Amino acid sequence: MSVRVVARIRPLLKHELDRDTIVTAESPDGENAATSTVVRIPNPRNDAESFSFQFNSVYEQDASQQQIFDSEVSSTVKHLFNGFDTTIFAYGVTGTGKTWSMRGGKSLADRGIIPRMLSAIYRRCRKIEKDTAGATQVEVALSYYEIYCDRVYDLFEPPEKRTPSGLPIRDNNGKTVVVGLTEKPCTTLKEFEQLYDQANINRSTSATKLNAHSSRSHAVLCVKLTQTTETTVRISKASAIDLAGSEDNRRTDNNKERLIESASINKSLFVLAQCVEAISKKQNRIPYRESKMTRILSLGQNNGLTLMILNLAPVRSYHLDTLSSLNFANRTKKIETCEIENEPVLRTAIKPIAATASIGGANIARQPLRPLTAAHNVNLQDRDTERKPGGKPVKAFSVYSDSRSSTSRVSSNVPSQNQGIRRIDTHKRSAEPTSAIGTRPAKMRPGENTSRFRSQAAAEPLMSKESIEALIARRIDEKLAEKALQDASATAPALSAELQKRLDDLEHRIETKEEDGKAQGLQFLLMAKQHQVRGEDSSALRMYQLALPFFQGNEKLKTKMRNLEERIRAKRDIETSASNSTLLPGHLPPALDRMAPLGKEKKKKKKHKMIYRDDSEEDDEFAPAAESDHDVSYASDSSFRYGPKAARSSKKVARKLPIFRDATILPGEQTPRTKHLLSIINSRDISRIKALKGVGAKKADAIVGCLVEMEDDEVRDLESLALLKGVGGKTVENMRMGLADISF
Ligand SMILES: Nc1ncnc2c1ncn2[C@@H]1O[C@H](COP(=O)(O)OP(=O)(O)OP(=O)(O)O)[C@@H](O)[C@H]1O
Repeated sequence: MSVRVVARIRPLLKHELDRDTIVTAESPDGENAATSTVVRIPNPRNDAESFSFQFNSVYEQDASQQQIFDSEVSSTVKHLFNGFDTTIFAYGVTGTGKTWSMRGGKSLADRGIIPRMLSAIYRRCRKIEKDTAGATQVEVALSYYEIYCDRVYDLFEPPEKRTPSGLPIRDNNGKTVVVGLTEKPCTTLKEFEQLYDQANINRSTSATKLNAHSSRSHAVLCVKLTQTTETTVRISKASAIDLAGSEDNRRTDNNKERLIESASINKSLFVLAQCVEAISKKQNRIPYRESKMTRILSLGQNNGLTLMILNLAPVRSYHLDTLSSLNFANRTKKIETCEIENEPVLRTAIKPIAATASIGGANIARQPLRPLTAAHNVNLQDRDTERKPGGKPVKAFSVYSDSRSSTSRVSSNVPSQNQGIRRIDTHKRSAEPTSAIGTRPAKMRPGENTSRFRSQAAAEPLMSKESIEALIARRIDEKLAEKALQDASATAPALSAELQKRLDDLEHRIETKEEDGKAQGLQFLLMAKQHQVRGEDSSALRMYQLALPFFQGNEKLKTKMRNLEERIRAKRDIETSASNSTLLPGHLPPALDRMAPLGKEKKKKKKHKMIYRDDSEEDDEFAPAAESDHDVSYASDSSFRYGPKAARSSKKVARKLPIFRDATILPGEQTPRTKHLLSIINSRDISRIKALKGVGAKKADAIVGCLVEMEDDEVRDLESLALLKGVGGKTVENMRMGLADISF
């Protein structure tokens, strides 16, 4: 089953009442239908055209909290009680209503998904206990934490108790765990409300220009449900995640502290987008490890149901951000998850029910998002036929080290301290190589060993010294097998020894500098280098930009960025000049080409037209270009392509750089005329650019197109100006000459 994606368009806020609403909900056939499933938004370059994105549901501005809960969430509560894990996360730009959707307001009507979900859970608990006359007991336990500046803090602890470096997270037998997290049993809704309200006071929020109560962290609430009958125990878990919103810092006017938070938020969302893209492209390496949020979220998307609430602001000022979010959501909706319930485990007679209170917790084994082909409950027949001759199942891809001991994983929600509990037959993942260790016993977790030993000792008091030694030997074998598989599944591209060493050194510096503020910056540097190694220059540049605030005044970094910019620009120039030679006059510039074939269609039909996106469409074909500063869809260089593929592979033509120099001016300095010309260009004002000598409407449009693709970067000199698409040295000279009449 795929991730369910529903979009929610928030109402206009007080200060937006006079603003232009550009995001609308529609039914797929354009007619009035009970439920909308399409979001329509104009093309930012041409209002007459529009893009449409199809999701599972779309909620209009007037949708109430009750409506969202009833239609989207209440069924997941039912599934939770049937043993399915559920993950609900809110995604969107800052100020689009994520916290409103998840937490909501104080009044009954305004309560968001989380309090309503807890209310439904407690209601069902009571019903089950009543229906079974107390034979089934249901316990609820909560953990709640935030990921702030890539550090994990327990929200059930007051801020003064925090250690600056936060709680460590560890890969533990194939699962990511937050070490030292509080898990609070919580028996009533009232108790929940108190805990939740108190914890939310501990959450990091601040006023920004775009949101007076902006969440500066990702908040993860885990609700663990333990259903105990006389003979079985079943654990399932609901994760409700309020992600921090991406921010365009050109619009926030953030101060340094907010900027650093913002950089961290944007980075993690960027990594999330990369993960989603890598999954949807079935890539070998899913970069979960590049941010704590993605490491943790990967475990939240496990064996169960995943619901993404895409929050959207309806107004034009969010235009590019909204497109970016829509693109991300469009990719996310294609991700398949495993819909498998957690099996009940048998209780032995030796322990009372109360012993199950400490079962599971944050240490429940998780499995990251993956395509359906890697799911173990899908096409069971095919699975056998797909097996390799050696008996190993075919793996669609291996997940980069986060799930390093997937081989040893058994039923997902096996209690971590299963005193008195013995597992009954569980599903076995098709992705689990079974040949080496298929028959070995269930894996123990730290903390579990002793308890298991203890319970086994209690159950089998006559266990001999030999059998204990055999057990230990078997454990060692398991570990070695695990390690061997882990090594074999490493899929990172081969790097030169020297480069690898440099990356390792950087990683080491990040780990050891966790305490000082530069760790975050170093992480950006590391990611930049990793992107560069993979040839993803645009993503690398983006990471260097994020690192810059941490290394103010670092000339080496600036030079590096400049060089990279040059390289990107040169690459683009080669591509565009190659593509120019293949494009017919009248065709759209490459960026527009990429944005929507709709543009071309329209020219022929001269008719307002919608594009409906469905799963059969390729992203690259229809996705509008990513343009905003924090655009998470810069997930890979393929989404940052500057021309048709064919053109890219054509022979590279080195373009000769024109040299412009005023005789009276020192190298590096600029005349007032040059400055004036560059200021006109950088204004991106098409009418001013068109008014320059030798620049017609088409050229001006192409120039603005290039500038938009440069995001917040500017044309800094005449050489760079001459390198823009369709410009050249002669045009620059004309432009300058045209300004000669103006006295400077
Ligand atoms: N459906 C809605 N109905 C009424 N008010 C809403 C709705 N959605 C959002 N709002 C209001 O919009 C503002 C921003 O919402 P909210 O704080 O939830 O955004 P956010 O996406 O969580 O932002 P951030 O990422 O900065 O935390 C708040 O004042 C909130 O009350």
